[in-house]
Amino acid sequence: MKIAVLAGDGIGREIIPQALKALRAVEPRPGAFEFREAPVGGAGLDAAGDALPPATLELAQWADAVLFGAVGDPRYDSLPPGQMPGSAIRRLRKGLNFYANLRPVKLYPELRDASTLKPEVIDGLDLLIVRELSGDVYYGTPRGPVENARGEREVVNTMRYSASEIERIGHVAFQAARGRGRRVCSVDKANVLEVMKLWREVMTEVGQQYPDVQLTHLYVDAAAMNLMRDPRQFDVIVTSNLFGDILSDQASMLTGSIGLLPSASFGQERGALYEPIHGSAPDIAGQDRANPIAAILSAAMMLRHSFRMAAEAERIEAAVGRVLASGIVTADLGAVGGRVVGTEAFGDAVAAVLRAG
Ligand SMILES: NC(=O)c1ccc[n+]([C@@H]2O[C@H](COP(=O)([O-])OP(=O)(O)OC[C@H]3O[C@@H](n4cnc5c(N)ncnc54)[C@H](O)[C@@H]3O)[C@@H](O)[C@H]2O)c1
Ligand SMILES: CC(C)[C@H](C(=O)O)[C@@H](O)C(=O)O
Ligand SMILES: [Mg+2]
Repeated sequence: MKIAVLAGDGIGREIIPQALKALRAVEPRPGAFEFREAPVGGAGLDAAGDALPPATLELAQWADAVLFGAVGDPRYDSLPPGQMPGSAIRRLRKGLNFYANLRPVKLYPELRDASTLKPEVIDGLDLLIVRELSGDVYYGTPRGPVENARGEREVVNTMRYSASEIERIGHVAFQAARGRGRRVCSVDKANVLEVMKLWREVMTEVGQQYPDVQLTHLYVDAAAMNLMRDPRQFDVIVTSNLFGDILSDQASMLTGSIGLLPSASFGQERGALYEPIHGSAPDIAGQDRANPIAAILSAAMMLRHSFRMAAEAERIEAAVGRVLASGIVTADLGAVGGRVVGTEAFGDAVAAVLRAG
């Protein structure tokens, strides 16, 4: 099982070692996991003058699965977006042809008091955001500065989707719904944007191929409101690249912290990428304060989806719950009370539960 480990920048370098500890604790036999590391993001710029050095992309292509931390480094904030550390993840997803991103939003019962919502509206929360990952304003052309008749600065980005791009992410969502609650809510902005009108049309067509799955539609503004009002109405949310980015950060707070949500990205070809939804958190980087749960759960998703190790994945997910149940939390979850520990200590606690059986 070949695993490319791209820890990246900031807290990426603190949380990924905790995920590796959990993986080593469930490794079926020594050497079953072959980990290889490479720099990415600001670390890539430092090492090779490129946020995504060619050797890092090659390593990711070699691997069966990529475990990714986070990229983003304030030292490089003055670079154009296409060269910033954060560009690495955009280029990596494209380089690997990954168009689907699953972001499960599940509440650990132990964290019901950490949610921004009242326990009675979030108990049992379990939804899945299926985010399209290869289109939209992230990649649409034309992009960049354009002529302006008055000599002002003017810049464009292009929201762009083809029917086939919408169709394939639609199938991912409907198939995922079949393994869950058989409900898909497609989130768009079809009342304003032509691209999103196409999105709704194609989702409706795909939905007709899944008569056993209920399809509803919401505009993104109303979806954001409903996530705050009554999140348990959702089973699978399928949405575009930009809306999925925003809604998933918002949804993370329903579970208590952005430090909790993992994700899996894949396409039609082999390989997959697993990463927390959060970034490099420069405000807390290097302080042993980051929550490693999103990274640890991303490793669990990797075992389940890339290596058919569902039992081990469940063990990791349960071990996180056991540690939380014992009253150990990281600083971002301090609202639930309990003993606040650092990133390392939390990772050690999860590994200890796993090794104990
Ligand atoms: N996939 C990625 O690599 C990724 C994702 C998002 C942002 N970024 C990049 O990260 C940098 C910082 O961006 P940002 O501040 O907008 O978003 P961020 O997700 O890094 O941080 C937002 C807030 O959440 C907190 N936070 C994030 N993860 C946490 C964790 N595991 N535990 C505890 N607290 C956590 C941070 O301290 C911060 O206050 C930027 O360069 C951005 O481009 C990268
Ligand atoms: C860093 C950035 C490019 C990335 C995105 O917008 O996709 C991040 O916010 C995410 O959610 O994975
Ligand atoms: Mg994001």
